[in-house]
Amino acid sequence: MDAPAEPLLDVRDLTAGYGRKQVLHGIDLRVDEGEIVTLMGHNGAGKTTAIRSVLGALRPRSGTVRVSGRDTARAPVRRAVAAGVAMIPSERFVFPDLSVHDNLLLGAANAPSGSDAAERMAAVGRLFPVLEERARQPAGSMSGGQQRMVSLGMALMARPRLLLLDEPSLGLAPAVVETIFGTLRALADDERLGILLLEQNVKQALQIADRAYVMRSGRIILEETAEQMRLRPDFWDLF
Ligand SMILES: Nc1ncnc2c1ncn2[C@@H]1O[C@H](COP(=O)(O)OP(=O)(O)OP(=O)(O)O)[C@@H](O)[C@H]1O
Repeated sequence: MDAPAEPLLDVRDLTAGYGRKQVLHGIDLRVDEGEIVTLMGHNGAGKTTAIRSVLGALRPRSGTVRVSGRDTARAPVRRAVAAGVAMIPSERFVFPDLSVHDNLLLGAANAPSGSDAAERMAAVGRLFPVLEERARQPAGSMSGGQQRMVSLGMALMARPRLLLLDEPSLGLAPAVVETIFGTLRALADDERLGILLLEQNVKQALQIADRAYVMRSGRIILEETAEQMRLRPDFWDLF
């Protein structure tokens, strides 16, 4: 029998905090290639702290974080980037005075050597045609939803293998959220991208996710398939 494939992201017994405050009390989570996993929980549960630790932006106190087998939590952030991790923060993040095209090119700066920026740009244009149509426009003149597409496009220019997304739907109209979430599902299916999705909009997150974790007070209190979680009669009591 073949050995089971190594998870793309493998977090074990992770504890982390700030100063004397301990936030994560030993969490385990996993994301496989081609999988969308949503990490849910009330405000302050520790979701953002968990993804900071994955990136190497916050040193854990104990436990391990591996991306394709490589320890990223106790290494400079460039180790996570080299392992194919891209993070998209919840705030809109674009260079407003630069054109959409130039924003995307800056995203390519983290691409593995040998990857072709023009080919990647064309792929991002196929995912979000509006970015191609408005390539020469300053990114700051786009709508909030379009700017979120630019941020996502910048991350995709680096050819990531694991995408960490903090609240991608925040402040966006439902139709835009649908477009972005549909694109995420397609990226997972077609490019085998692994996605860890932090999202307050739990209903929508569970529509596209394969699996879900619920966090409470720095602990994972439940792990299920997204479908099992959607069908739970006590779903809203979890939060
Ligand atoms: N830089 C920091 N210094 C001190 N405490 C922090 C810091 N960042 C977060 N915390 C605290 O850690 C706890 C977990 O915060 P975290 O941002 O990880 O939660 P979250 O689940 O992502 O919530 P939200 O959805 O509100 O972002 C909170 O009590 C928060 O006040």
